[in-house]
Amino acid sequence: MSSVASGTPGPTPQGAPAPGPGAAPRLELRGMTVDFGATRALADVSGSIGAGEIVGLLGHNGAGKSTLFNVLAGVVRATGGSFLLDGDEVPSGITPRQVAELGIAILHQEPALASNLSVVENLWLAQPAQRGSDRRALAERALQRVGADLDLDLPVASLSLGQRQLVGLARGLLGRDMRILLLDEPTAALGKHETDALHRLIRRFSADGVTVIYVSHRLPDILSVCERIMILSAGRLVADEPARAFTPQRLARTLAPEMVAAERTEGVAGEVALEVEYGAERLAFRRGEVVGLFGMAAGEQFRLIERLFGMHGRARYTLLGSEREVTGPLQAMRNGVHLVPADREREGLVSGLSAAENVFLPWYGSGRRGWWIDGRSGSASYDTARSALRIVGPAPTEPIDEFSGGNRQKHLLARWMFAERPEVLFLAQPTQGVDVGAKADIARAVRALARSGTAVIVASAESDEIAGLCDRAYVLVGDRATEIARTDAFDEHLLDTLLRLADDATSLHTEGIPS
Ligand SMILES: Nc1ncnc2c1ncn2[C@@H]1O[C@H](COP(=O)(O)OP(=O)(O)OP(=O)(O)O)[C@@H](O)[C@H]1O
Repeated sequence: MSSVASGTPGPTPQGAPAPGPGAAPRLELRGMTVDFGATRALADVSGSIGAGEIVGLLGHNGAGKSTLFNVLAGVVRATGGSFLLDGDEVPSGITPRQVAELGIAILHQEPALASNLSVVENLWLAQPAQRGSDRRALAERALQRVGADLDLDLPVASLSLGQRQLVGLARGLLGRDMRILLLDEPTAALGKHETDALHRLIRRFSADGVTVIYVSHRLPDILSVCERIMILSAGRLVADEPARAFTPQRLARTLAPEMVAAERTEGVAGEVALEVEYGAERLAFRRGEVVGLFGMAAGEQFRLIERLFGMHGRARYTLLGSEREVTGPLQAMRNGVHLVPADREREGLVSGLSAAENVFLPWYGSGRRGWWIDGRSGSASYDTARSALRIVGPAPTEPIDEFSGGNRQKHLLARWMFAERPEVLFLAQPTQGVDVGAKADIARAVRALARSGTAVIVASAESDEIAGLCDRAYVLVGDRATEIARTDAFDEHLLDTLLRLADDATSLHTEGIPS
């Protein structure tokens, strides 16, 4: 078997050639095994994927999906086994740059771009030097292939997340053939429009012969574009079936068989914990309730909770009957108001510190708890949080980096839910980017916290997330808020109201503008 590390395929921007009859699979995994110390992250995974196939790769948090991507991307070296690309074995010490030259591209949720540099500068960042005119022409061609009509000289900081992802993708296409595209939760922070555009692009790549492996916890996304589904569980490949064999329900059950739909006990609303003016409305949140704030992607609901947490200067509200003015997050925390941000990978977790330290970090200097926090009481609350959220992974004293993505996210929830019991807890998209089992774990923990007397407020742009967690909701568009009660058609009712309010807002803005 020949090695392909030195034999980089020639640049053919039209995509990989169609395989001939009897051709080797595009990707073949042979007994792939990865150990991190005592943790076996991948256990003897074998399988093959053809050119142009779109495969959904699913599994619980910690199942091994990122580890598999990291091996294919040259970031992690397998402990055992190997993989072959179009029949050629890829040497185990291959570097990320060599992997890119072989035509394996990876798209992360937030591509690593230099935001102060232009589109073209980012495309050529860390690539071998080329003459000026070629660089622009190749950059333009790569952007065309991903359907991004962008000015090459725009600073990347001015682009939307969807556009930044396309730049990240185009970078993998500069003058070379893409053979495999790995998608790592690409739509977790995208709106519907950008998600649909990305899915169209994936189908086009597939028609050109590019093999796509798609990791997402959004099961409807997976079922709408993938032809085949592979499921990892505790590092083993446990299912490999055509996507048409699954309905969303069957897929959810296969992924988390132990999970009966998270039982959503009714909240028992107590005294009003928080009252706030919103436009002409007064929104009230009671102890024991879980209330949704629903709106557009990156909409008002997120700005409102950030404002109330003191992140945008002064904010006023009534907390447990008394008027308060907060000027910053530390003061909000002292009042017992906590916030879990949506971007849990980037905001707040400190690489290199232990899992337990990450949970207690903001409390060290808060004045509510002091230096003694990591003594006996600290570890007791860590244990409570770990079991309430069903966190799995290494010991609490190990670095947070050694936990899987979903279990890292749970640590950030633990910080704001359990290190101190909040009076008011704001959660931004708390179940985004975690698997169905973890969604149920989070829902259970949120309900338990509400039962203990906290007013929980969930801001989201996903109606099913609100419907899965909340007792009632407010739909926010512009400065208008409409309250929606929980009914059997809660989910649809939320969406209909959002569309109606958004339509009203658009017609208000366009009134008087000549067509
Ligand atoms: N650098 C590391 N050091 C030690 N253990 C690790 C490391 N990276 C991952 N692991 C462990 O390997 C296992 C698989 O993790 P991996 O990140 O591949 O899961 P995943 O399926 O991508 O999960 P998620 O959906 O939560 O991102 C987990 O038990 C995790 O704790």
